[in-house]
Amino acid sequence: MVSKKKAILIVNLGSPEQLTVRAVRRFLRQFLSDPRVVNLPRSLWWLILNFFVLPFRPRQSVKAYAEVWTDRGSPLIYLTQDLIDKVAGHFQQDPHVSVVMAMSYGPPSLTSQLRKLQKAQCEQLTVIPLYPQYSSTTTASVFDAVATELMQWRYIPELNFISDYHRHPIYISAIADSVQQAWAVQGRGELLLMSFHGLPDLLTQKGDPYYYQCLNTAELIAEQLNLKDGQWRVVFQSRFGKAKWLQPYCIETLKALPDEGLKNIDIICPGFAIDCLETLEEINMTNKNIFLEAGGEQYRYIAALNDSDANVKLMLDLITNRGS
Ligand SMILES: C=CC1=C(C)c2cc3[nH]c(cc4nc(cc5[nH]c(cc1n2)c(C)c5CCC(=O)O)C(CCC(=O)O)=C4C)c(C)c3C=C
Ligand SMILES: [Fe+2]
Ligand SMILES: [Fe+2]
Repeated sequence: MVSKKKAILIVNLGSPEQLTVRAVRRFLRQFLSDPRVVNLPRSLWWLILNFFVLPFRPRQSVKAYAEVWTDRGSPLIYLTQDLIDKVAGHFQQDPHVSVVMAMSYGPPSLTSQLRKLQKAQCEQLTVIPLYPQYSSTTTASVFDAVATELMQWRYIPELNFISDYHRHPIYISAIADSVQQAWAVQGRGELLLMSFHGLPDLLTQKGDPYYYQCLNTAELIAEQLNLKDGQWRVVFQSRFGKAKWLQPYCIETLKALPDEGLKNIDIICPGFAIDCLETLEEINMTNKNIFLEAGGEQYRYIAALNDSDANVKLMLDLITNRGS
């Protein structure tokens, strides 16, 4: 029997193409114009975006990107590529399987990558958004882009869409192991802070399960690490705009911890499969300084899973078993 032509499309958020204000503006325009990301009425948001956000934010963001940019470009892109190369390595002997990277915003776009797969006559497509916790702002926007493209195809391949893997045993163990390894090498703080990307509060009320999935992930990690109450906490970072977002806010917690006597902490970001601006700059630079200025003494960021063997194993399980 001849096996089907399979493609695995691993999707991340994306980054600006270059380290320039122009490129950051182009990226933010595409990202923040997605109605899944900002839910305000379109005409109102168009005015805010074009008159209050895009004239200013890119200048501020480019400085943050400059802190993490390397010869290989944006960490989010090259670290995602490194993971994909390793996953692809496991299918090297199989000419029927291709593993491809795509970004929701910026290159390589979902549309261009899907068109390549269409040309290659792909018969089975697995889409893995690199978001362990489902959110309408991220996972659903990947789905929208895939569906919009497939609507134009005459032949629709068999489709697997991984909606989330927030309590997948390999994912939970991988994070817990990474914490244990970090503790073994650099010592252990008094508190493990688990920071997830924030979200407007209203989305949870409207049925977005992200908040509950974050809490669930955090509880499972704490359980695997045998942490007692008081030894771990969940916070939400990267608030954007003035609306109420998920709480407690990461920054407010970091400012308060030293006064509570917690001056030596470890911090992980389990919602980020790949290190990026939000972990490398916001968490490991800006927020670290906020904690130290508030009287904190030790602050250790524990890296995302990136292209670790454990993350490759997780991807392979999502591909073969569709998670659990
Ligand atoms: C309305 C604003 C935003 C929502 C909602 C949002 C949700 C959300 N984002 C991620 C993951 C990432 N976000 C990243 C950057 C980033 N996020 C926002 C805004 C919202 N995010 C902005 C404006 C930016 C750009 C940078 C900046 O100007 O601050 C990134 C990093 C991108 C990179 O290039 O490294 C990631 C990853 C999740 C998981 C999420 C909802 C759960
Ligand atoms: Fe974001
Ligand atoms: Fe940020």
